[in-house]
Order: sequence, then C-alpha cells, then structure tokens
Amino acid sequence: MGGRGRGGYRGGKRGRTQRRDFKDGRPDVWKKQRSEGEGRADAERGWQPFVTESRAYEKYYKKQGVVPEEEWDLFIETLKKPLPTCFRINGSGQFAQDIRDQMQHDFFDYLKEEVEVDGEMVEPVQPLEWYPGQLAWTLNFSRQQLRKLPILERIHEFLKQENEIGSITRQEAVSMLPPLFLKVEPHHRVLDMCAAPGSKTFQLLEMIHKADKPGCLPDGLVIANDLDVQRCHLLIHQTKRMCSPNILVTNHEAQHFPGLKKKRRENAAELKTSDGETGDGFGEVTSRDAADGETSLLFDRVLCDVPCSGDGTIRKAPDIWKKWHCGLGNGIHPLQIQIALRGVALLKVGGRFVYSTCSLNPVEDEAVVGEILRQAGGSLELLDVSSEMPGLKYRQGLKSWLVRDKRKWLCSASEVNRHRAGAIVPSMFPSGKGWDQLDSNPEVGSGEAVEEADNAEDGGEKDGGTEKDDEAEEVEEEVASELEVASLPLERCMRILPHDANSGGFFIAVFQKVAPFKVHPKLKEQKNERRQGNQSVGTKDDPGVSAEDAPAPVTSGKTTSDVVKDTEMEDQNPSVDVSAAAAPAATGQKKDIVPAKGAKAIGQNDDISPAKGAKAIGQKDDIFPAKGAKAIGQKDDILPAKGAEVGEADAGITDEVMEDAPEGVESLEGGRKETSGELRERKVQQQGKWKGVDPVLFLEDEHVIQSLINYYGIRDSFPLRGHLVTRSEDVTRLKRIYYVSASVSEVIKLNYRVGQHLKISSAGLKIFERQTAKETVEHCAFRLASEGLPVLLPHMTKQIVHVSRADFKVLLGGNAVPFHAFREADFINSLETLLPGCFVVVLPERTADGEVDLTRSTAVGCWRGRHNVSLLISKAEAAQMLQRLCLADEEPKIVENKSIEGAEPSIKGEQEGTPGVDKNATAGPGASAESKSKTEDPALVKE
Ligand SMILES: C[S@@+](CC[C@H](N)C(=O)[O-])C[C@H]1O[C@@H](n2cnc3c(N)ncnc32)[C@H](O)[C@@H]1O
Repeated sequence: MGGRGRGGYRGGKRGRTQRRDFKDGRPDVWKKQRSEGEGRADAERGWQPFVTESRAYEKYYKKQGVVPEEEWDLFIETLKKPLPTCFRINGSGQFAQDIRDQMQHDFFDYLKEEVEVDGEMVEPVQPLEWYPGQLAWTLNFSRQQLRKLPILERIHEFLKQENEIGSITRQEAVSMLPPLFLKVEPHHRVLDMCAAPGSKTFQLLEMIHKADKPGCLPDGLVIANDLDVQRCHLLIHQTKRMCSPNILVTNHEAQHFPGLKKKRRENAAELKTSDGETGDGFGEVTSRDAADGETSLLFDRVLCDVPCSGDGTIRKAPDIWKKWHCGLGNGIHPLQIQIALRGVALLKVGGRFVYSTCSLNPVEDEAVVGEILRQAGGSLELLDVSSEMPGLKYRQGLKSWLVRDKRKWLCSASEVNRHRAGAIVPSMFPSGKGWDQLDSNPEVGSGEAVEEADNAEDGGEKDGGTEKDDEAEEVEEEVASELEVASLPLERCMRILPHDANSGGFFIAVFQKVAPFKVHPKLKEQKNERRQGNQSVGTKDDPGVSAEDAPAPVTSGKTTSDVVKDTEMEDQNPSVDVSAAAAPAATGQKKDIVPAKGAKAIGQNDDISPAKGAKAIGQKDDIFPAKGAKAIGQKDDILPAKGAEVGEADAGITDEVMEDAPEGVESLEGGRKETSGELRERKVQQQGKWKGVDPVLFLEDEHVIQSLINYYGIRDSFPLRGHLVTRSEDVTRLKRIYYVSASVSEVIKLNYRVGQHLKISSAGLKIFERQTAKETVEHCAFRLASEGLPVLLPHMTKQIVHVSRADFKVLLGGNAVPFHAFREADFINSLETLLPGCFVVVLPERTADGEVDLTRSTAVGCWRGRHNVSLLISKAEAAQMLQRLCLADEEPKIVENKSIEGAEPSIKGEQEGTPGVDKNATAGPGASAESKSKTEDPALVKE
C-alpha cells in the first residue's frame, strides 16, 4: 500500500516529485536563440543562426579516422541538426507500466510510420531499441508540426504533465548507457564518482531498488559524488525523487575520493546479505559488530563519467562549434586518468567499472583507457560487451590516433617539443611509451623542427580553427612519422556516432577488476619523490586501499600541475578551465582551487544546466553566489551550510598532505621540521575551517524517537535508532529528520568525522518534518515527509485511514475538504477518531483473500484539521492521480483541481495554522513550493 513519494504511494514504488530545475534541463540554446528576437524579421533583430561549422573540429576528426570517410558528410550533416528529445519512464515510478502502455497504445500505434505534414516528414515516436522494457522513448518534431498534427499536441501535453510530476525524466539516449553496462544489483555498493546533475545516479538508484518489496530495503547503496558544491544541489534534488534511504551524496575531488571503512563481517549477523542475497536491509549496526573489526570498503560497481570537453553534445550545445579547439581534450586528459585510476583502486576484485565521456576525442577516450590498462598492470580487463545491449549501434574503439598540438600532428611522444612536454604527455599516444622508454626524449629529442613551427606561431591564435590557422596548416598537413598502434584491445571500447541512431556522441569502456591493483614500482617511486617534495598526490588516510593501490599521477615524469600550467597557456578558452579542475589534484594548494568554475565548464553532457537548475532550486534569491554553500542557503539539506567556501573542496587534501607526510617533514610555511604532535594540532586547527558546517548526526533523543513510534504506531520491523540522522545538534530546533538504510548508516558511522574524512552533502531521505500546530504538537512534533511515506507506511499501524474510490476522488479534487463532503459514513467516522495532524489515506487494492495488497494500493499523506482534510501533495500530483482514477473508471477526465463546495480556503485558515506549511503551496499543507509550478518544459519539443 501507499506510495513512494510525494504523489502518494503505490506498489512499493518510488515517488514522483519533480522540481523545476529538472524540468528546465540544460538550456535549449536553439530555442533561446530563436525566441530572443521573436516578432521581428531576422535581419532586423540581428538574429543569426548558429555557426555550425568549425574547420578546426572538422580537420581534427577527419584526420583521426573516428568516422569512416564515406560517412563523413552524413556525420557532419547530423551534427548540424538539433537533437531529438528522449525520455525515460522512471521504471520504479508508481505509474511506469501505465505510462508505457499509454505511449504504446495512444501514441506509438498512431505514429508508427513517418507522417507528412505540409510537405515535411514527421518521424515516428519510438522506443529505444536497446533500452530494457520499452521504458525509454525518442520523438522528434518541431513546434510547427505539433500545431498542425493533433496527435503530436496530445503527446506533448501528456509528456509535459508526466515530466512535471516526475514520472518521466528527460535524458539523452546515450547518457542512459553507462548505468545499464554497470549491471547493478540491489546488494551492490556503487560509487558514482562524478555524478552531478545525477541523471545516471537516478538510474543507478532505480537498479538498487528494482527488487523492492513493500517494507523491505535493499542492502546496497549509491555514493554519488561531485566536486562542485552547487552541482551537488542538483544531484540531491534529482535523486530525491527516488525516495531512497540508500544514498549518500558527497563532495570530493573524485581523484582524491577517500578510502572508506566497513565492518568486517565474515561471521557478523547484520547485513547478512553482503554475499549477494537480498534481505530486509534494515540490519541494525550494533556495537557488537565493532568487535568484528573493520576493513576497507571497496565498491562492487564504479561509474566514472568524467568531466570532458563535451564535444559529443555539439547538437545540443551548438555553441561548442565556435569554442572547440584540440587543447580542450589535451588539457583534461590527465585529470580523467587520475579520476579513473582512483575509481579502479576503490573497486572490488570482480567488480565492474565503467569509464564514459561525451566526447569523441581519442585523447579523452581510448588514450585514457589505454593508460588505465597500462597502470592497472593486469589487474583490470577491458570487457567486450558488444552483445550486452542488442540493438545498440556503435563503433569499435580506435587502435591508432594522433595527438595535435600547436598545429602539429604528433604520432609519438618522441615528437613532443621539450617546451610542450608539460602539456603533451606520453599517455596521450597509442603506445603510451614514457619519455624514459623512448629513443629520444623531449629534453634532447626531435623538438627542433617543431620548435620552428612554434616560433612561427608566436603571437598567433590558439588552436582554434581560424582562417589563418587553416592556411598555416595546409603547409604542414602531412604526418611526420609512422602511426603508433596500441597493443591493447582498445577495439572493445564503444563509440556512439551521432548519425548512427540520430543521437549525441558518446564513448564507453567497461572493465572488470580481476586482481588487486598494484601500482607499477616505477610510478610508486615517483609518488614517493613527490611526497618528499610535499606534493599531494594519490590517496590519503586510505584504509580501503593499500599504499600500492593508491593511483600514482599519470603524466610519466611530469606532475599534473605541470601539465595543467602548460595547458593553461595553450587553453585560453574560458569555458574550459582545466586548471581549476586538475591543479588541486597535484598541488594541493588550497587557494588555487576554483572547483565550481572548472567543474561547471567541463563535461557538459548532463541534461541539467547548472545555472538554470540552481536558479530553479530557488532556496533564496542568491544564484551562483561567489561563496559556495553559504550563499546558496540550502539550509540543512547540504552540509557546508555555514561559512563554507567553494575553495573548501580541498580541505581534505590539506589533511592528506599532512597525513601522508613522514614525521618531521618540513612544514609548508616554516621550513622548520614539525613533530607529529604539531602536525596533529595543525590538523585540529584545519578543522576550525569547518566550524559552522552542519554535521551529520544520528538522532538519539529518546523522547523524540518514542513520540514518533507512538504517534505513527511504528513497528519494530522499522528500526529508527541508528537510522535517523539530522543536521542540527539542537534537538529542540531540528526541522528535518532523514532516514538512512543500514548500508548508509554504517558508512556514516565508520567514516564520518567533520572536516577529517567524508564530506557529506546529503544522506538518505527526508522522513519527518517539524510541525508546530498546537493541537498536535503535544503528541508528536513531526509530520511525515512525502518522500518518507513509501518507506514507512508498511510499518505504520496508526494514523492510517482506508478510503473508498468515490471519496478518494472527492479528496483529490478539493482543498481542505470538510468531513461532511465525503459520502461514506465509515470514512467520516475514521477521520473523526484520528488524532489531529498528519495521517495517511489509503485506497486499498485487495488480494483474492481480501488482504490489502500493498503492491497495488495507493496512498497519500494528509492533514486532519478540526473539521476538514488537506492533502500533503502538490496540486499537479493530485490532479494527475485523479485523472488516472477517472480514466480507469472510464469517467470524463478531470484536468483541474476544483474546490469542493463548502471547503475552507486552502491557503488561509486551516493551512496557516498548519505546521511546517509552505504558504506558497497550492495543494495542501505539505505541497512544496517547487512542486506547485506548472511551467512548460521547453525542451520537450524542439523549435
Ligand atoms: C560529465 S558530468 C557528469 C554527469 C553525470 N554523471 C550525470 O549523468 O548527470 C561531469 C561532472 O564532473 C564534475 N567534476 C569535475 N571535476 C571533478 C573532479 N575532479 N572530481 C569530481 N567531480 C568532478 C563536474 O562538476 C560535473 O558535474
């Protein structure tokens, strides 16, 4: 019974909260440009179509052989067209099957074939062939076509509505692939290293919860990490729709993601299912387990969807045409390797690892994969997954490619000019041969000829594709020497080309860890050298990964900071701030770090624009404030609430430097040797920087816990102790209580110390919210949060009322519905005998034996006033539920919530007195401001 999420609960399924930030998606640059000057003639209003060509881009990719010559024209032509719209039906959403059936019967059956409208062909609406269960669909029609063909208008309306309440998610087709290749099971521990804005995290959570039975939680968890505090907000709100207690959102540089601990549990009783069987997932983390000791937490699955140049998204973001240059890929390559290697180190033997980019550039793709394999030295196998996604059109990975630098094509590291050896590193080439393995190295090597060319370029433009560049390039078009061919099985990588299935461009490599990861001794030596030099590389305080496991820097002789510095000179493009993203990795210099900037600019393959999304979150009016979390004002939804600065993302790195430093190492400031005691003291001082950061605390106040248990009649089958967390130390003032699964609870208990280890932005799901209504606060000061309803309901024994279909429709159709408006006397009696305050209305479906079937029943959170009932869901959600009921009963559709005669005014009166009520809400006291808005999703239809 009951339903996951705000919209109620049905079938133990997830909720459907949708926030405007997700509806908005990545800005539709096509549309924006069109609408900017609407109403005037193109010339008059200065509207210029996007420049959809770039000589530099075309020259680069033509040369690389990424696209067969005979397909080149089609490739380029496809890139110039806007991307079709794709969406995924949230598989665990309560109406997933209904939506799929409706797509199939109401729309697909009518639009199976191309249809001609005014001489233009309209493509059929179709499911993505390779996506399981026909849960992902693609459509491609313009606004003009929509106006002319009523069926398209109906589809558009339908999708708008479903998108608004979160039953579907707009997501690029290719971006759905990495989670599918990860093959996540409910008991898996999954790390999503670069997760924001979270469309893939959402899919991962769906997989974790795919076998949920009402009342049971899976044993797995997803740790979703992102460097950028602001993008972490998007991540939090995106994943919130899954109503999952099995998620932890963290805010680290992925290349420095801390090693975590878990209980050693060979014989431990709790979390019995760590071997893979499913259990109830509520296992209490008890002190008894502590005796069993601790061990490293390694992940069953790691997703490494790295920041990249993003040129595979050029159809969605045609501004890339103008900005593109080869330095973008070269510049981000070292960071991509660092992140990937950290991911491999944190992966279990036997576990799967997916590396993906939304770039077609071999330097960001095959070159990184090659380097991962080389550094993993046999501990990693690149899998051939070609048969795992039948119907997916892809190209095999390249075995040879070139590196372009300063208008030169380079075949091997031996051709790198010594002045460029910081920017162009051996790992970019197919053989990956380091300077020391080459006959010549950049110090003494073949730099001369190149230098000449470089000198000629003095004062010239960057590799940006100007006419002048092109003329110069004509002269030195020929590649100087033999192409290198990789000896690794890189053909197992998969590249999705846009013209194959009218999609974006994408790259995926799937690995399995077959043995513990040992870093090559040579690289270890280099790492030690750097440590001596007080540079921060590798991992810190890493109980999960042995010293050997710590991935070394990847630039074969050059530190990443060197690479970055050099790259900076090359990459003057402000939209890709490589230094911001990569410099901290190698230098650990706090002041240098501008994570938000770098992170925002790089890797824009997501479906949600940071700027728009952050605005839509609209917690306060400050949008993208200079000072990170403080100004964002997320209150206690996110950790660095007070005083946290963007640059604090590296607080852990400073610790890392100190923890890794051998005793007596020279202090950074003084030049004097510090004792270990002094180091410890300094570390405590560092923690001072975290002063004011809201901690993640377990709620242990017995009075509060007992009042929750008594008021809602919570059974022992739903343990609260050890599972409720808050962000406030003062119990009398805490506003929200979050519920975490046993798996998340354990991670927090063993790994969380403010300022020292795991930087948690958000944990679990909101289950209770403070309310202050006088008549109920004496019983219980907390009402049920909509997100928490599906998880708690199967374990509740009080404050539940069953309703008939007729009265449920009355309830859904009104605001603050008076008791006397209902038809059934039993229902009215039940309402009158309830304690005032929060309760749950259940529309039961029964089994053949007459038992309530929790998997099919529907439930919504409500508020019992003195004489009326209000819904705790948004107006849109209520309307949609009502519409479905009417459809099922073959009654005329009701599109709008209409007030019931005699109902009390919904905002004033009853709601004003209702605790915790957002006065902006349109459908009852629980409706949040964000869910009330009914804005059109601009991106569902291309202009
Ligand atoms: C390609 S996007 C990820 C998209 C995401 N996986 C999804 O499906 O919604 C890359 C992300 O990496 C983040 N990022 C950039 N540098 C990072 C770093 N060093 N560590 C962790 N995250 C980083 C960016 O903030 C950005 O959100």
